[in-house]
Formats: sequence, C-alpha cells, structure tokens
Amino acid sequence: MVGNLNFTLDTFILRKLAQELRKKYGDIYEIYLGSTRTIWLNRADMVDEIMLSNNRLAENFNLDEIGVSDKGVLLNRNLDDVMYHRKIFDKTILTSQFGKNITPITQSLFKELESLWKNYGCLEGDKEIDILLWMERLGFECMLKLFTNFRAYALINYYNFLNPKQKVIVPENPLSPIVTEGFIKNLPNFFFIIHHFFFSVKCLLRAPGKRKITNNYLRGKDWLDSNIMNLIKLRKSQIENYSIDELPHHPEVLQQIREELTNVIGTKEDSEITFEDLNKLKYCKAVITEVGRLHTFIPINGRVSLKSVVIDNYKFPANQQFIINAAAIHLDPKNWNNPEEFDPSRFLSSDGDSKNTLMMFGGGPRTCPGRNLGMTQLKILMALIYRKYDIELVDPTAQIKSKYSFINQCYEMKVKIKQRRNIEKEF
Ligand code: HEM
Repeated sequence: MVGNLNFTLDTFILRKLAQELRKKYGDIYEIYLGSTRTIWLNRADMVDEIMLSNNRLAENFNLDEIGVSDKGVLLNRNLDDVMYHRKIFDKTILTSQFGKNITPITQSLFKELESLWKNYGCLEGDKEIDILLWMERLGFECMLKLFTNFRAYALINYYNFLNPKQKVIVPENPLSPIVTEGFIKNLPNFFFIIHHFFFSVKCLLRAPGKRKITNNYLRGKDWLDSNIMNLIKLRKSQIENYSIDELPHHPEVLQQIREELTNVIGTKEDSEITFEDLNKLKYCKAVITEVGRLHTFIPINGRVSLKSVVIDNYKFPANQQFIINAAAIHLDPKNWNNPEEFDPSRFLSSDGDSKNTLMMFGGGPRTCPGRNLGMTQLKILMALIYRKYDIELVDPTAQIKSKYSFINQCYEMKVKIKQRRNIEKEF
C-alpha cells in the first residue's frame, strides 16, 4: 500500500480504510509501515492472547533515538518501570476518591462557565459558539484544580478574548493567559504521543495544593507532570463533543437521558449532583459507551508479542508488532447488532459484553488507568449540560469535523445553546 498519509488525515478516511482493508484482505493481514512488518488483527477473538501482552510498541520504531522508550507509561518499554507506575495509578486515579473529588470541582467550574455564557449572551439559542473550545478549557481547568489545586482561569481568558470590550477581571494566579492559551491551543495539533509518553506519576505523589506552578511548568519544561491534565482535557472533551454531535440526531435518546436525570437527581436545574447519583446514571453511561464504540477514541492500537504466538493458525515470533484494529472490531456485525447504528440501549443488555469486543479503554494489563475518572467526569458533564440546556447543531447535516493523529479528534463544533424552560412541566 502506498501513500498511507491518509491515516493521519481524517478519522472517516481511516475508519473507511480500516473497513475496506478488512473486506479485501480478511480479518488478519500484514502491512509494512516503512520497513516494519505489522500484523493487523480485526476480530475480537484474535486479539485475546495478544491483549495480555504488556508491551505496546516494538523496538524498531526508533523510540530510543528520540529518548522516549524509557519514560512515562505509554511508550515506555522498560516493563518493570511501567508496572511500577501502573501500581501507583491503581492506588490513585483509579480509586473512587478521585471520582469523588472531581464531582464538586466540575460542578463549581461549570457554574463559572454558565455565568460567562450568560454575560456573552449565548443562552438564548440565537448565538453561535464553538462548544469544543469552551469544553477544552473547562476540562483543562478541572484537571488543573484536581491535581494541583491551582487555577489558570482559562474560561475567563477565553471569554475576554471573545468579548474584549466587556472583559471580566481575571483573579491573580501564577499562569499567564498567553502560556495557558498556548498550551491548550497547541496540544491537539502536536503529535499526539506527546500527551502520553511523558505522562508521569510525579504529580500524583505530591500532595495537591503543595506544588509550585510556574509559567515554565506549562511551557513544556515540566512536561512530565503537565501531561496528566492534557490527556484528560483531550480525552473527555472529545467524547463529549461526539455526544453533542450524536444527540440532536437522536431525540429519543436525549429524552431518555433527561428522564434518567429527573429520576436520579430531580428537576431542580441547579441542585447538587453527588458521586453516588452519578453511579446510578446507567443510561447516561450507556450513551457515553456507545459514543466510545462508534467514534473509537484510539481506533488502532499496538501490542507486541513477548513470546511466539499462534493466531488463526499462523505462527508469529516474539517481538512481532501487532496492530489491533479496534475501530473495525467495534463495527463487526459478529459482535454487534446493526453495528453502524447509534443505539445506547445495546449496553443495557448483554450485547457487546463479550471479551475484547469493546475497546473504548483498551484492554489487558495496559488498559486505560484513567477510565473511572474519565467516565465519572463525562457523566457529570452530561448531567450538567442536558438537564438545563438544549443544544442545537448549527449545521445538523454537516459531517462532524474530525481528524486523526493517533487519537480521533473533533476540532470544531458550532452550536447554539438555549436554556430549557419549565423543566418540571415536561415530566
Ligand atoms: C473517556 C476518557 C478516556 C478514554 C476513552 C481513554 C482511552 C484510552 C485507551 C484506549 C488507552 C489505550 C489502552 C490500551 O492500550 O489497552 C488509554 C491509555 C491510557 N490512558 Fe486513557 N482514556 C480516557 C481517560 C483517561 C484519563 C482521565 C487518564 C488519566 C488521568 C488516562 C490515562 C491513560 C494512560 C496513562 C494510558 C496509558 C496506559 C499504559 O500505557 O499502560 N486516560 N486510554
């Protein structure tokens, strides 16, 4: 195959290409990426054994040359080091305490966002905004607060940029708007890996609120620490954005979300939502999971065999690079009824429960350690947005604007927001 630049350009092309290759070459085939032989696996049962490997990328990707193969987590090939980091994740970000802490933080920052939206005059349903840009800043601010107890006031900075004649005073803080904005704006464009491989546990080991944040911190000097926020900012804002794109096309799903929200948290639009409430939002969780299936966040993932392995009667040596085509597995009719359809109710039944059919968070020993934290925050944002607001896509017929660079990224989402009236009467 020549010209695989397509991979980096557009998620839809990648998704289509993944489907085309599968149709043409079957469930297992090889592709040379440069001189590296990669074996592509497209069926859930084929990946069972290889997902148990705790190594993601083979030696011949020249990671040593750029100095990343022994750092952080994602691309680190020093497996003892990786497993040490993972143990710390298990005792920190994977625990419910992190979910409990992020719940009030997100609510109070969402209130700040709402008051800025109100000042900006965009809650009457007639003013276009790019909600992606607001959500990125909200996500960033939540994680900064969660991990450091500091604020960057990224939402206020963005508001002041949009509305220079009626600026809001930015409280004193150690981060300049230029640095914060540069950080937020540039990251989605950087080679994605940077978000991951510098990921470190250092910040988890320090007590929140005690660390010193300087402009250099976000400028890149201390990437090791800052990337934890990055990851989350991107991850969550992406899934949120895909949800915002799906829901206007599925009013029946939105209706069910709202029914569940009313049953669990009541009809008061500003009442406090607790971590316990979030655990009861089964339908909202199903919607988020369905978005994660259809818009696979990491559509193709890597694993390396630690010893020789037989897959579908083919024998492969140790240190073979495999590519797991999660996007194709997510659309495989053998795993899912009507796989192209957006149908969250499939996650309320047993459909999709089998092993490795859903890889929204990957799988095996390298599965995403931030999955609980990510899911909690997505549920709370879904509740905060949809219990109080109607969101209309400016152009509902347009294809979602997304691109692919290792992660599936949405880069623009123009919407109009309107505050709902008489919520109590609707039910
Ligand atoms: C909805 C949100 C999220 C999604 C969809 C997601 C998805 C993923 C996926 C698919 C992987 C690859 C797993 C594999 O290879 O098996 C991954 C890895 C990872 N994620 Fe997440 N993630 C999310 C949120 C988070 C959060 C909130 C954090 C941190 C606080 C985080 C930290 C990580 C790390 C450190 C890895 C690398 C793990 C390793 O290499 O061992 N993720 N994530």
